[in-house]
Amino acid sequence: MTRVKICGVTTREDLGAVVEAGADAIGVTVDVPVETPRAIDAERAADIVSATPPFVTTVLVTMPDPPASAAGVAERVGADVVQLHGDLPPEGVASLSADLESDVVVAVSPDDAPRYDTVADALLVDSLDESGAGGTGATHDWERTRELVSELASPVVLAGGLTPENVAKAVETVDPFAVDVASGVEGQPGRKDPAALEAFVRRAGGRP
Ligand SMILES: O=C(O)c1ccccc1NCC(=O)[C@H](O)[C@H](O)COP(=O)(O)O
Repeated sequence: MTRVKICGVTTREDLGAVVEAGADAIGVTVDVPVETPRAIDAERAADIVSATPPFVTTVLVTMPDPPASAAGVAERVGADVVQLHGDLPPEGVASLSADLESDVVVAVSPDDAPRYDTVADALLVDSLDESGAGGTGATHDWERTRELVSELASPVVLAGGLTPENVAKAVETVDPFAVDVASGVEGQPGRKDPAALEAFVRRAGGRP
């Protein structure tokens, strides 16, 4: 069964819709040096994390600069998992991973994924921009990501341009450990659409 993470939750109301839809994990985006409607401050993120019910995993999505600042943000937000974006080299991710108490997911492009295998607890293979940020709404070559799933030891999370319309095909093609979506389930920038959430989770699980 492919797990589902819904990223970029900005309000408690959207958290409720995400949980109601049956997602396995929620992401809150804090301390990212890019323009995005999904960025919130650490206090709001901590409030959303604390309101998340048991058995739903919470993920802090961040681009720490300097890298050592990740520990402070992680402590303030209190999420179960830290998802790192940016231009950290593999050894930098490994070092942060050792320092952080939570599990670590690192966001990588398909081309970079092999260099990052096993330096973190999972790889999020995404269509990143030039700064390493996600939320681009762009898909990439799923056949290539399918090869990565077969070749790499790390669990692979598929992200980038997923929507309720394409997620079933994406899961069938890639067979990832999990799928992740941000912009593809929004009704307006930074706000989730309950019907899109429900359809995304259902179709990611192979139901029509
Ligand atoms: O969502 C953002 O705007 C964002 C900005 C900076 C760093 C990471 C960001 N999102 C991380 C995610 O995990 C997204 O869900 C992932 O990149 C997929 O986004 P999308 O293509 O919009 O589904």
